[in-house]
Amino acid sequence: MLRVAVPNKGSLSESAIEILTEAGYKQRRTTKDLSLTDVANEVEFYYLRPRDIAVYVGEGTLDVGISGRDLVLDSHADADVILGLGFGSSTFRFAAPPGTASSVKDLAGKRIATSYAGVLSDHLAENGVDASVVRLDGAVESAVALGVADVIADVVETGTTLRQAGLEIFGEPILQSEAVLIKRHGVDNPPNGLQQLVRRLEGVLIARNYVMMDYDIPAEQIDAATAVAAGLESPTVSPLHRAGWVAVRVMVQRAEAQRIMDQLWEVGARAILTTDIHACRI
Ligand SMILES: Nc1ncnc2c1ncn2[C@@H]1O[C@H](COP(=O)(O)OP(=O)(O)OP(=O)(O)O)[C@@H](O)[C@H]1O
Ligand SMILES: O=P(O)(O)OC[C@H]1O[C@H](OP(=O)(O)OP(=O)(O)O)[C@H](O)[C@@H]1O
Ligand SMILES: [Mg+2]
Repeated sequence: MLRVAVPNKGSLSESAIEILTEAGYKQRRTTKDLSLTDVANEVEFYYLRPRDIAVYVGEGTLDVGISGRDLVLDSHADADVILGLGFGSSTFRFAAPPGTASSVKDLAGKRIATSYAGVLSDHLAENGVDASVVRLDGAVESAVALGVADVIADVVETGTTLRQAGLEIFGEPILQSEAVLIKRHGVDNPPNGLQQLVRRLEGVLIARNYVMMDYDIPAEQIDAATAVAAGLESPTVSPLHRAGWVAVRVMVQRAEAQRIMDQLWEVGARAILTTDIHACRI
């Protein structure tokens, strides 16, 4: 059976369970369940802290897992990213009271509080900066006001917590993160069921990010229309009863749909419809 680690709490947990459910897997009923066996799909799910998931997968105790890209890098676990999952996005950044520093180069000799000591130490080393790292478990934004650090390096999503603490972001982003599916580095023979899991998750991501677009267009305009929307592989073109016209079906990115509809209209398309994709295998 494929053994899969799923975040049990925190920012990634709910969305991870949602994407697995959408992909057709059974998930635990209560937050007290530590594991669940999906007999029909031959998969065992283990509910663990996302920070620990990289360790279990890196050591090969579990086959694959969902964690944050930042947590995987922070753990220095022997794990590779298979697939970005499009949720749990965050940026990892420096912040301090205004006027403290403007780039990583200004941090020599400073005390920097973080709960991502691995990522921070790697970044300081890459930039040749010698600073002291203060490891905290959370609520890192309070470290400056409470006097244990001069600067913080933390996850920023909306920036609300930083503003409330009177801190300002400075310097380049240290890291962009999102939830990722990971496997142990160097595993050549993927366990049974892994390819199915990946295909299903990819299918959910496509269904979430794309819509199906149908339109009618004069046949001589088809090249202009496919230049606007080329589809994932190639648009489907079918004859219409009306002479000289064709019906076209093409997948387009959801975020681009309105712009593409305007442009198709401009090149002569009519009866342009978009519909949601419920599920797919590409
Ligand atoms: N607003 C956010 N706060 C913290 N982590 C976030 C946020 N948005 C996305 N993430 C991502 O979620 C992962 C951290 O999840 P984790 O469960 O360890 O911490 P958490 O959500 O802060 O939970 P808790 O603090 O309750 O333990 C990281 O990959 C991080 O980039
Ligand atoms: O930019 P924002 O939208 O404000 O989100 C970022 C904040 O959210 C997280 O804190 P969390 O609530 O997880 O508490 P913690 O610091 O104790 O982990 C993170 O550590 C930041 O503090
Ligand atoms: Mg937190």
